[in-house]
Amino acid sequence: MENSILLHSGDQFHPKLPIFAIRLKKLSVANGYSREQMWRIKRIKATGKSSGEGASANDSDEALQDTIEKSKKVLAMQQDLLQQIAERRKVVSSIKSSLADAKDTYDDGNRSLSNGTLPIAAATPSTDVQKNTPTAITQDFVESKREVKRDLAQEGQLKTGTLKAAQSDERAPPLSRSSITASSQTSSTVSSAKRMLNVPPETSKSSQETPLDVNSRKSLVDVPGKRIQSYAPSSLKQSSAQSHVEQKSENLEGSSAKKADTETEDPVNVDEKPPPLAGTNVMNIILVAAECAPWSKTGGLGDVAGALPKALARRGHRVMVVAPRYGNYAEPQDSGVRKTYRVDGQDVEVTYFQAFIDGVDFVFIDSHMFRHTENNIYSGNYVDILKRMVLFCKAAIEVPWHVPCGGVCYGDGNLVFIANDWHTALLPVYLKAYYRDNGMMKYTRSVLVIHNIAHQGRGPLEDFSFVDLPPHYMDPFRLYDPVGGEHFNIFAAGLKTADRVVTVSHGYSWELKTSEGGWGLHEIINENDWKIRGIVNGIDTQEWNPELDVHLQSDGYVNYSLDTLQAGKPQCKAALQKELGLPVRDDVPLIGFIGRLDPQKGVDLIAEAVPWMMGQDVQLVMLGTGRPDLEQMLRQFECQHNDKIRGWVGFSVKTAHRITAGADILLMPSRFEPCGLNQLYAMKYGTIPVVHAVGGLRDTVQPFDPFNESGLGWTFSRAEAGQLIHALGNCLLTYREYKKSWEGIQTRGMTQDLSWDNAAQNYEEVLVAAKYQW
Ligand SMILES: Nc1ncnc2c1ncn2[C@@H]1O[C@H](COP(=O)(O)OP(=O)(O)O[C@H]2O[C@H](CO)[C@@H](O)[C@H](O)[C@H]2O)[C@@H](O)[C@H]1O
Repeated sequence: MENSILLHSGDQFHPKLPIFAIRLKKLSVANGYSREQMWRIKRIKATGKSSGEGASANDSDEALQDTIEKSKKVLAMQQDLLQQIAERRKVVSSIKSSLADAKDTYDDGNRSLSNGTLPIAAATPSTDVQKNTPTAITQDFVESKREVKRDLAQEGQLKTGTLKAAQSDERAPPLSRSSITASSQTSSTVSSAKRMLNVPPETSKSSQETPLDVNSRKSLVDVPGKRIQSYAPSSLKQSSAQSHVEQKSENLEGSSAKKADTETEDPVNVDEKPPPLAGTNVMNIILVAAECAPWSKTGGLGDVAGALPKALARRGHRVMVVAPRYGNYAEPQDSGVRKTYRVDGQDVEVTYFQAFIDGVDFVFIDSHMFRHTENNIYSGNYVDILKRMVLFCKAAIEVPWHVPCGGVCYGDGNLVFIANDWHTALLPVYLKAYYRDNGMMKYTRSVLVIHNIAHQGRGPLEDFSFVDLPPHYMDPFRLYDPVGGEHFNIFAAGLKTADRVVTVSHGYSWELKTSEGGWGLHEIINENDWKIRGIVNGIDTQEWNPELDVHLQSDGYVNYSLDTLQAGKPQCKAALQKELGLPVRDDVPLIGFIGRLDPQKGVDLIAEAVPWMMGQDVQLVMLGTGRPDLEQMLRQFECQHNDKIRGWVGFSVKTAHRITAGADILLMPSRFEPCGLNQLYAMKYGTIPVVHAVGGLRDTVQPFDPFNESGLGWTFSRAEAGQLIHALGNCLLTYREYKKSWEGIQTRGMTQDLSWDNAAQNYEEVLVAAKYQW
């Protein structure tokens, strides 16, 4: 009794008993007893009495019995848990060794994965198993799949002899463009992999599927639903399973748990790679865009679609890009999968081509509707483009079901689509109307990115018939504005329906809410403000890097870095002057412009400033395509000022790179600019931007401050020729008179981290927010 009072007074231990108390605590934790239970046991053992005042000997026996029973149960639970851990480790080992076998099989030239090398149980762990699977094991499984995918790709690369260095780690720097290869999968591989994964058999080529035919689709979906859970469980489940295990593990702290750990230690885990940067946020991500560089590009959208996914993959996500196949691209191979979708009352067949490059699955949708439009991917009128995009969005949304990448379909669990601009704004609507409204793709989310709100997919209300949706879906498309009156608007519907919306800079996300910047959609933007976020684009630092630039390796151009800037850049400038037929002079400032010839880009402001410029000792080169009158204007400038101006009408990636390297100054007087990539490229090449401080230009070009020697270029606040002239005048003065300041601006620009890695992290936050949104 005395001991009891001394020791147990609301955790106030007697000062003489701390060691005993600590030992008691350790023992209790190790055995899964509460400290109080332990104390009771010890005391009963010592005194033969229970602590309950006035309790009988029988009571104490019962209490002891009770406690012993409980402890037995706890021990049994521990055993059970240890058993489970051991079994799951075995499963993981067996998956890994099976995958290694599978790889060997491939290396031997036998392309079949269906010979039982990958146990079905391992490839498709049941939902029950999954429920209790610790995250690490699930993670292992995902990693294993990645390894297979990588192996397949590498194998393809080795076979085609184009692999320069095996990509041993997905988080390693991406391979150079020259290492682009296809993941070659024969249709037999595809079908065997599907069998392996319980993927429903291909519907026959003649089968006609329309996404509206929900009943017929249902049977198809039920199976993928299970399959999805098998290899990409929703992380909600994952986290609850995780916490369940963690809770149990707490009881295992101490020696027994440690023993269990060593007993069940799996040798394959010893040299495990560090976890992905994305950690537990790892997701399946499918970016869907109407263009994707380097295969198709008319502007910045193509650049983003080609680069952002690689950065997301570097963070550990499984990432796919889906784009139309406008031409016969070299790398992607026919996956053998064929589907039919209904467009404007016609059944249109699509085929899926794929390649695995720099850690990303690229899937190209082939159809007669896209073919041979390579040179003008937005050819035809708005209805023609709309029909193509209806087909594209319908087909893209089912890619995760039908197209095995590296032998394994993505499935629709833990999946987020990233749609881009109006062309793919139908995707969030289809995801909801065809699937989620019907209980399918429950864990799939969509994020819509606004690259340019000025293009919206507007038409008369009757155009609703083209998008093939139930009548009650008319409302999200209906928009009234003073310019268009009541009309059909695809971007409007996408913005309302997407789970989250991203735009490409903070400045632009603010401008979109104004009547000037929202182009009629500002009210919708304001209403959906809670789900909109501005994320500044990054740049592809492999593609746009003066040290690596493949377009600077001939014709007198040279690669250069910050260290070799003072020699390399003048050499590129001389090469550019020579190539353009301009006087080769180092002392004359060479001003560049690259962009779509569109009122957006402020070409008219340059035109107004040309007479002033021609009074200066400068050279001007403008590269662009677009509105015919603006193209004509460029030609005219060149004719009028042949010794100083070159107007290059056309789309030439090589010339864009060379101008970026050879010019001293880049003009971007855009009237609005959601982000702008050329100013970012320019800064990376030591070329100083002079920009209208709007949207992303304001976010990325801090004005030069001569007093503090800070800043990255020159800005002007209103889109007026006078302001452009003023800013350009100061820039020229610094170029001529203040070389040190000029070099300082160049250095600051070149040493910025403009990579996609920061942006990818921000995108990840948006994707996670979408994932947990119901
Ligand atoms: N004639 C030509 N020849 C060769 N290359 C040419 C070219 N004309 C343009 N380009 C290239 O196309 C890209 C243009 O990208 P921008 O971001 O500057 O503009 P764009 O308005 O198309 O993109 C929209 O989407 C992007 C991406 O989000 C936003 O940055 C931007 O603000 C928004 O308007 C650059 O890579 C540029 O070099």
